[in-house]
Amino acid sequence: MIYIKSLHKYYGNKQVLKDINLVFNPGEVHGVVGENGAGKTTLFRSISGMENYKGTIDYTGGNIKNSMGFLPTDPYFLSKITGKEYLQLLCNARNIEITDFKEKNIFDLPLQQYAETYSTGMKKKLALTGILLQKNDIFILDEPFNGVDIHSNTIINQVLFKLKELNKIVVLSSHIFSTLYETCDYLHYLKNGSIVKSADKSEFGIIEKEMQASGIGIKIDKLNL
Ligand SMILES: Nc1ncnc2c1ncn2[C@@H]1O[C@H](COP(=O)(O)OP(=O)(O)OP(=O)(O)O)[C@@H](O)[C@H]1O
Repeated sequence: MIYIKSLHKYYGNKQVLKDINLVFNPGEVHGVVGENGAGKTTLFRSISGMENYKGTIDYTGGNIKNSMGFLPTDPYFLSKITGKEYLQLLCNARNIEITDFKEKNIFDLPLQQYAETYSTGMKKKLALTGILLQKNDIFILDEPFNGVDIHSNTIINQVLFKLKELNKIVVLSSHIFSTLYETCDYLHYLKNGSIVKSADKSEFGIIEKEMQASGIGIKIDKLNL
């Protein structure tokens, strides 16, 4: 279980996260939604231990870093490292032995190719494969569907269902509401750094309407098209 209590995050004088309180249980898939700049990535980086913050993030399963797989929006790879070497590196970090990477290559990636030469979607799929092979208990996925082709989107959906079945904690962000409806048990609407609404599946429509009602029509009118 992950407990986030009174989480505040500042970049200089600018407050980016304001009094975030959330609980993530095993077997739950949580979606975090919000406009660009709402603070989703900052929240994920804070949970992943990549940012300092005020407040507490507790994990009942021990050191959170040893159980977590974090998928960044734009995964970065060292130069001159092949896809296979990258996966090997991640497995080594968790003492996981894999003899045949071909059968683990669910996205059919060119594993002998340098990872830095992969396309955006391929990079995302490689990074996701890596954290899956690590057998983590927690998956923090920043826009896992973004930039990924339709077939792979379907695979990711199936992976998420499997992770839920395996009692993992999954937290993800997406701007595509239809995928969130399908995969998430709970949604949290982050607006200007605050959670303004948390909902279970029965109330996802309310969050979608609230987001749509955030004045976009008025802004477009101001363009005088
Ligand atoms: N390293 C940084 N230094 C200063 N400000 C930052 C830094 N990283 C993020 N911010 C600011 O924090 C706010 C939240 O950014 P964040 O990337 O968390 O938003 P987001 O919800 O993930 O957006 P998006 O949907 O575009 O990915 C933004 O105003 C952003 O400019």
